[in-house]
Amino acid sequence: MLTIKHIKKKHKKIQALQDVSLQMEIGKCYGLIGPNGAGKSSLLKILASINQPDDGKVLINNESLSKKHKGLIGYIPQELSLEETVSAYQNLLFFGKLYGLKGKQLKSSIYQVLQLIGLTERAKEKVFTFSGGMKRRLNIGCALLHQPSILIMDEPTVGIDPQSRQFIFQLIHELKQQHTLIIYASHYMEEIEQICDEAVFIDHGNIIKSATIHELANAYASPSVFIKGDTCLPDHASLIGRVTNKHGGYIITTNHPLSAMESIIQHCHTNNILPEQLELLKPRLEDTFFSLTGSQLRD
Ligand SMILES: Nc1ncnc2c1ncn2[C@@H]1O[C@H](COP(=O)(O)OP(=O)(O)OP(=O)(O)O)[C@@H](O)[C@H]1O
Repeated sequence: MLTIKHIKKKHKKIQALQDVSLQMEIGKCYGLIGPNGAGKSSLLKILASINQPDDGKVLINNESLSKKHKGLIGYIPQELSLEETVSAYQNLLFFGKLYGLKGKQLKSSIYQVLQLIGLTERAKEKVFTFSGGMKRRLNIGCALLHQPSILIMDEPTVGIDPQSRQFIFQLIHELKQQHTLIIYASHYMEEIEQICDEAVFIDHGNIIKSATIHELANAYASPSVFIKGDTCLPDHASLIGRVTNKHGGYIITTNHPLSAMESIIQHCHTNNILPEQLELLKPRLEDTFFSLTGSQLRD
């Protein structure tokens, strides 16, 4: 169990974290989501003991976070922290030693991690020859050598190809099954929806809301109907729900999506109109954030 109690952090004049409290359980993946500058990295660096809070504390299984917990935590920073002029193997060797591994144990960890990140065949090649996705995977591998039970990932999919992204998602799935607690910062809502158990919304240095993805989407967002095509929208659409223009069509947000759909179909039947697209949209995390903050993610 990881407990964060009343953490505050100021960078020069900027209050990056106002008063953050949170509780996280082993074996779950928590999505820390918020716009640029919300305070995500500031919080993660404190959890990884890279920075110290000005106030408040972090507890691991009810004990204050200290050097003793170093071996429990793996941290993957937002920026790649690799030496590109040497091989993947040498990078892993360096990080393994930093985590206190040596001898046979170090070598066997490196081989296991190379397999896990799909880079066994490229282990001896210099990192500057790698694609962005391969570098990201290696960056992740460096934090897994000591088999941490808490893994902190700061926007690990920025600028990578779809295959590497899927690879990372699969890796997270496997780590969760091994009871690793994962804290995954992102400003991509759909990633959080796909891989996390719980979402933690952060903005202006405060946690706005934390709950399971399902709870959040259902409690704060309404389902909607998307319709695209000329004259598909009945005149009385605004009586059915809130109408907004999006993606070249209309979104009708309503608590009665099936009735809205019926009404649109009836209108199309009567007027012999075939919509280009007619779709029921489930409540999304994006809508929840909007509903809680009154704004989209600033990006
Ligand atoms: N070392 C620093 N010196 C000065 N200000 C900082 C420093 N680190 C962060 N900040 C400021 O603190 C605030 C929170 O930044 P932080 O990096 O934690 O946000 P973030 O949510 O991770 O953003 P991003 O998604 O852009 O990485 C921002 O206003 C940022 O400019």
